[in-house]
Order: sequence, then C-alpha cells, then structure tokens
Amino acid sequence: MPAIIENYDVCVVGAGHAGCEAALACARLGLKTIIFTVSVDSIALMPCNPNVGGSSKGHLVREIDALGGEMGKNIDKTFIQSKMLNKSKGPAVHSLRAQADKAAYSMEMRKTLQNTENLTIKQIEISEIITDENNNITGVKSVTGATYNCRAAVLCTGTYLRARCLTGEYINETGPNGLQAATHLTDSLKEHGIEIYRFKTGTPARVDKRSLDFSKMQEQLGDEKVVPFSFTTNPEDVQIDQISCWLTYTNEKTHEIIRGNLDRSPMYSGVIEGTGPRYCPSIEDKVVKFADKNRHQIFIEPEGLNTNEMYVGGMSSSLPEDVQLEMYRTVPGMENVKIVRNAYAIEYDCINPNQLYASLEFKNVHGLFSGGQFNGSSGYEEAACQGLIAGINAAMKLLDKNPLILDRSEAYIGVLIDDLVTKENHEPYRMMTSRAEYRLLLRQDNADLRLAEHGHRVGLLSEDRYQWVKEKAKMIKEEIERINEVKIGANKKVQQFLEQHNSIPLNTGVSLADLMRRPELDYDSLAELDPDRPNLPEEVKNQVEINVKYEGYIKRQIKQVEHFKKLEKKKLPTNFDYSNIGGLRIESVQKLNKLQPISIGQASRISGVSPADISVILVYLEQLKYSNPDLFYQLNGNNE
Ligand SMILES: Cc1cc2nc3c(=O)[nH]c(=O)nc-3n(C[C@H](O)[C@H](O)[C@H](O)COP(=O)(O)OP(=O)(O)OC[C@H]3O[C@@H](n4cnc5c(N)ncnc54)[C@H](O)[C@@H]3O)c2cc1C
Ligand SMILES: NC(=O)c1ccc[n+]([C@@H]2O[C@H](COP(=O)([O-])OP(=O)(O)OC[C@H]3O[C@@H](n4cnc5c(N)ncnc54)[C@H](O)[C@@H]3O)[C@@H](O)[C@H]2O)c1
Repeated sequence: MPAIIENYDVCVVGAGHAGCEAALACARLGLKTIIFTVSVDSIALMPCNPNVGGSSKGHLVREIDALGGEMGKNIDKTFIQSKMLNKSKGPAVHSLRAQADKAAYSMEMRKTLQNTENLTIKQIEISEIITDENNNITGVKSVTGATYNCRAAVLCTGTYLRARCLTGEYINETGPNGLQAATHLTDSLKEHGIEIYRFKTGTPARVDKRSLDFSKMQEQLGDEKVVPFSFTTNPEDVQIDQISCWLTYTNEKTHEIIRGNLDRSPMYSGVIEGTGPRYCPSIEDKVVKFADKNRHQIFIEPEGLNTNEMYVGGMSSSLPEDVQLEMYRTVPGMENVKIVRNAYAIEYDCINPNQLYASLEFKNVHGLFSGGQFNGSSGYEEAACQGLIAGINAAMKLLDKNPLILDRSEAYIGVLIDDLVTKENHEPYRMMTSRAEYRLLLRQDNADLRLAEHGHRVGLLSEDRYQWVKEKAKMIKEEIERINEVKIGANKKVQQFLEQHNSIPLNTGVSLADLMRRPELDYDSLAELDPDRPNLPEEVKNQVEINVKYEGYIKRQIKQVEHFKKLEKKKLPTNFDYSNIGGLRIESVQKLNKLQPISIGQASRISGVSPADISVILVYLEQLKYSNPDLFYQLNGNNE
C-alpha cells in the first residue's frame, strides 16, 4: 500500500507544554502546522507537580503571556488554588503560583489546539527527520512510514525519547504515566550529527485523599484576592472558591528508612545513568546531601477536582514500592496512606543545547528548531517559553522576518535561553531568580511593559492589546512625573497625617514622591494629601508605586544594562574559525568554534573564555576595519 505523504509549513513533534506553544504560535501566524504526539491524551499533560508558576517560573508564565502565548490563559481557566509567593520580600521576587486541575488544564489546552485554524493534531510517533543535501529540513517521517513534508520543524519531545521509568528494581520502558516512549527518533538525530545527553528526573507518589489525616497537617489556603496570570484575564473571573493544600514534614524515622534502603535505590546503586536536577532533588538526595537536617517540608497538593489523588510535593523518589510505602507512612497525617501511583524516576534522551542558536534553531540543520525538556531544561514553564520562542522563530524564518531573540536584560526567557545555548549544562536546567542579574527590572508585574512590543512585532499580540500597553506605559510615566512635582508643605494637616501613619514629621516641604519612598507610606494612603490625583487603573498605580519606591535601585540597574547592551551590540561573525585570531588560548578557540557566539557579550559568558580572550577578540574586531571592512561594517553597520 502506498505510504501517506502530506505537506505542511511546520511540523511540531511533541504536544507537551513546549509543543503546544510552538504549534499555536505557528498556526496563529498563518502557517499550515501539524503537531504530533505519541498520545493525544498527553496534550499539555503535567506528569509531575500539579501547579504552574512559583519562584521565577511565575515570571516565565507572565512573559509567555506578554508575548501572546497560551500558558497563562490556560491556567487562569483551570486553577483551583492561587498564591502570590514571597509577598514579604521585594517586588522583584514576588511570584505567582497556582494549583492546577491537571485534567482540566490538559483538556482546556486541547480544546484551544482543536479550535485553532491551520492546526492539525496527529497521534503518531515520529521516527526520523528528513533533510536535503544542504542540511535543510524537508520533513519528518513516522513509524508507520508516512512522510510529512515541511519547511521548518520544531522538536519538543520532552521526557519521551528512549524513556524508561524506575521504581526500585522494577524498570518499565515507557514514558511518563505509563505512556508509550518514543524509541526511534534518537538514532535519526544522531545520524544528523546531533549530540545527545541522557538526563533523569523524578516524581513523588500520588496518594488517596481518603487515607490521609489532615488534622495532623497545616492547612495552606490560597490568597484572598487572586491575581490572574494572564494580563488579558478579567481579575473578577478568577475570584473562585479555592481548594486547600496541606503542609507536613518528614522526620528522623523517615530518614532512617531511606538511609537503610539506599542500596535498593537505582540512583545510588548505579542503575540510573542520567544526570538529575540539582534543584529538584529526590527525597533520597535530600537525606544524603543535607544529612544535618532532621526534617523536610512536604506539601500535600490536590491533583484536581474530580480525583482523590494528592501529590506528595517534596518526596520524589525511585525507591522500591515497599520502601516507599514504609517511608510515606512515617510522615504525620500519612500513617495509613494508600498509594494510588508509585513514585518513580525517569531517564530520557535530550540534546546538548549548545548546538542551538539563541533563536533555538539548530546550527547544523537549517529550519530545525527545538524547545522544552528536550533542550536539557526541566519544568513546565521553562518548556513552554522555549516552545513559544522556537515556534515564533520557525515562523519568522518562513515569513522572512528577523528572529525573536530576547536578551538577558529584557526577560527571564532571555536569561534561560542564553544560559542554555552558551553555558555548559550537565543537568536539567531549572529557572531561578538568582540566575537573572537584572531581576529588579525583570519583574512579573511588568512583563507586558517589557515585552508587548516584541509580541506585537512578531504578530501574536493583538493591536488592541498593544495599544493598551502603550497607553498604560504613558499613564505610568505621566503619573510619576506628576507626583514628583506635587509639593507637600510642612503644614498642620500633613504633620497630623504623618503622625497617624507613624512617620517622622516634615521639617520642610517635599515632593509627594519623596513621601512615598518612606516604607510606612504608599500610593494609596497618600491619596488624602493629593486631592488632584487622577483616577487610574490598579495596574498603573502598582507600577507607579514600585518605580517610585525602588527608584534608586532601578536606576542603578538600568546603568548596568546600558553597559551590558554595548557588549551585546558588538556582533561576531557566524561560521567563523577562531583559530584565525592569533593570541587566543586553545580552549577558547575550541569553545568559540563550537558555540559560534553572536556577540562579544555572549562570548564573554562562555565558561572557559577568559576576559583576556575577550580583549584579544575586541582588538581583532577593531583591526577588521582595515583588513576586512566589508565584514566589519556588516557586523557593526547599525551600531557604530
Ligand atoms: C516523572 C517526571 C517528573 C517531573 N518533575 C517535574 C516537576 O516536578 N516540576 C516540573 O516543573 N517539571 C517536572 N517534570 C518535567 C516536566 O514534565 C517537563 O519539564 C515538561 O512537561 C516538559 O514539557 P515538554 O513540552 O518539553 O515535554 P513533555 O511534556 O514531556 O511532552 C513531550 C511531548 O512529545 C511527544 N513526543 C515525544 N517524542 C515524540 C515522537 N517521537 N513523536 C511524536 N510525539 C512525541 C509526547 O507525546 C508529548 O506530547 C517532570 C517530568 C516527569 C516525566
Ligand atoms: N523538573 C524536574 O525534573 C523535577 C524533578 C523533581 C521535582 N520537581 C519539582 O519542581 C517543583 C519545584 O519545587 P519547589 O518546591 O522549589 O517549587 P514550588 O513552585 O512547588 O514551590 C515554591 C515554594 O512555595 C512553597 N509551596 C510549595 N507548594 C506550596 C503549596 N501547595 N502551598 C503553599 N506554598 C507552597 C514552598 O515553600 C516552596 O519551596 C517541585 O514541585 C518539585 O517536585 C521537578
């Protein structure tokens, strides 16, 4: 029988959090797109924790939303509890976190894919990528022999490639949740010269709610006033009845059981080859690495409204089933626990992301892009934002437009991708606020102001939305100017007001902005002294408050960004042989030749490239002016 041949603009392999964003971006930009999954039931599946956001991950979701992605909207429709974390700290680290109804999250995303024009969903395992003699992608092939021709492809295979799951001595050659693994694609990628890593991750048990004693745990309520993830969600729509999470702790007894059974853990007995995430350690890892701690926090989190399953957050494990049951039963409130699904570790193939440009296109296969856990990251949000950028850039390539490359001063997404493509990474990469050097500017509250222009330029953000963000920026600017000009005199009314707010009286007149910088005062409380105040939307008032209160820090960081931008603007040639530059150390030449950084800034972040090497390259670039003026002006044309 003749094999099926179909034609598309873009093939997206994988329908996890990365693949969904990639496919939606391409289809919404008018490209004929097909998304493949080994199981339609795994669309936007959450194989581990039932939540979106959290420290720094909440920032990523806001940024995805600001660019026109889907994750924020999807969780706003399907969350069952929401909390702004770190509220006692500065606004730079405030992070939104929401419990998801997993099944609803997955189904809602599926509905969105199904209702998107230009988008086809196909359940089949992709086994090969196809290229022409010039290494341009021309299609993908399925295990059944069907060929899907395309002009660009995005690989988002997550944790499915040659996946195997381990629970103690029991090893199952499947993907997450017992879903079929994808066993063929790795060989094809290797044949195309793609370097493969093997990573691992793990998940805790899901337990039956009816077997828990919540009276021995601390109830964790959601926020009274819920803030939506998406800038486009009406805040009224997210004020729902919320479901509680519960907090409990491990103890010495738990740790003893773990220590006594380490030889049966595949992680410690050497059965697992892959490298795991340092920042999401299993309970075995925690007990071994933090031996001095006598307890660890355990969050019991509901998996959804229509299931009794509860997620045991903080206790992921690959210990055997019997040990799991014994250790979980030592935790207060879990004495009679019944496990619905065992904890397990999973090993899978992914790539060394240094093979990618910052556009997430492979350097050696033109038109092939990738995103998500396949790129060596970990986490739903990390996956989704890469999928979005890979999808946008696949589309930009086909539409003959400039790629979307966010730099480290613009977005956490920029930090994440820059880290992946320039730094050596030998474990699943997790986003953290500490990775973002300009985090005072990259707040979750201003993601729309930072990124709307990019979303609009690529075509994913509607004109209306873009105009609103511009209007909002204007209102913020004007209000900051106004409150700097409003003078508050040291009169009786003012001194009384200050006394009431435990604030030192004034010696002389000050601006309203000066008063607002006092920790005990804020924009709202000062309304009393500000009769001419315009009636502004809540989100504008928030921005005014943050920008005025943290003005000193923000200004300092803006200065640092200016310096950073100078180095980012100094472009380097692509496909360049660095051994042509005399004076570079061999290690640097090898790294630079392999990574082909696009700018001096990026080159300076490659581990092993020293400041002295950077000086040598800068001198070389300067000499290009005389030795190769064409190349010099091509690189620096717009910057000099
Ligand atoms: C056990 C486990 C524990 C984890 N722990 C956490 C956690 O606690 N917190 C966290 O944030 N993240 C965790 N993760 C990671 C999280 O699941 C991923 O980061 C996230 O789901 C990755 O999204 P993705 O889109 O890259 O891939 P996935 O969600 O894995 O999706 C991959 C998609 O690709 C499809 N696919 C793969 N290969 C092929 C092929 N050849 N042909 C067709 N379709 C294919 C699959 O069907 C699937 O649709 C865990 C993952 C697992 C499995
Ligand atoms: N990606 C992977 O490969 C992998 C592997 C294992 C585990 N993980 C997971 O990554 C996630 C991130 O871990 P994390 O704990 O730092 O981040 P988190 O987003 O789950 O929580 C951040 C912080 O919020 C608090 N918190 C957590 N759950 C809460 C709840 N239900 N209610 C109130 N506060 C809560 C805790 O103080 C926690 O440290 C975890 O869920 C972990 O299981 C990932």
